[in-house]
Amino acid sequence: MNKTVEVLPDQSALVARALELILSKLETAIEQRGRFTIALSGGSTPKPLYEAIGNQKLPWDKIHVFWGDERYVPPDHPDSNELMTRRAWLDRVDIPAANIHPVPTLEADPAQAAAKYEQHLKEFFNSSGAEFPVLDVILLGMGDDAHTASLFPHTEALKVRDRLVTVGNKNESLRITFTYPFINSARSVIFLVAGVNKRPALAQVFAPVADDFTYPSRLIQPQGELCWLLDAAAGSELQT
Ligand SMILES: O=C(O)[C@H](O)[C@@H](O)[C@H](O)[C@H](O)COP(=O)(O)O
Repeated sequence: MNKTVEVLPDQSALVARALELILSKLETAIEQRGRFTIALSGGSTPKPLYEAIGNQKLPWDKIHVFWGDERYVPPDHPDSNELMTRRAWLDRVDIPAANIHPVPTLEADPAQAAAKYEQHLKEFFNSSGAEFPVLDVILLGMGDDAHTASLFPHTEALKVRDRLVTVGNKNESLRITFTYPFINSARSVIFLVAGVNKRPALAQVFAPVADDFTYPSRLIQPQGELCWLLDAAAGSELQT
């Protein structure tokens, strides 16, 4: 694993750096493999990044967008990560509809939805065996409880290691989430973390010893690149 930590002066610098990093990986992926695959996170931090990506002139037909987690609500629900992303970015560019791979959230049973998304990922990446598909970039946020994607502290989702996608839960609200081993199969994982409220969780995630199930972002140890992008409010005093 190649781990880097960058502390940027403020949120706009954080977004600019994240954009630069993603565009560089996009260019390399398209040069080397003819396409770029990215899984997005929800929450508030990445929204200005999605707006910035939507302002770019890119080969949209070569770009495929997935979500690393989703709230288990209809795609027109105000809490939907897909809705936030479409409004901030996808509805503003001519990306083919077939290149947008939303999490199914209208199944009666969330476990069926997780299995359906997993099957879609396997078919898209043409991976049937034990090997996990490899996305070019998985973008993650981190909650102030050190959760990431929808892998919340002390939940069953943290124990799932043999699947790509599972059901997560934040208290009673159900989620669909990539599992941490699937996240760890990505070529690059980029964390975007901003705000002073994230400091205590970051200190635990970066501590030499702490409980992974209490601080789930510690489980993200990809074989490829791990890039932590922090604003100064979150990361200026972090011992890395
Ligand atoms: O669906 C979600 O909410 C996200 O995927 C979640 O993991 C988010 O990244 C963190 O909660 C940080 O959220 P903020 O960026 O709003 O702090």
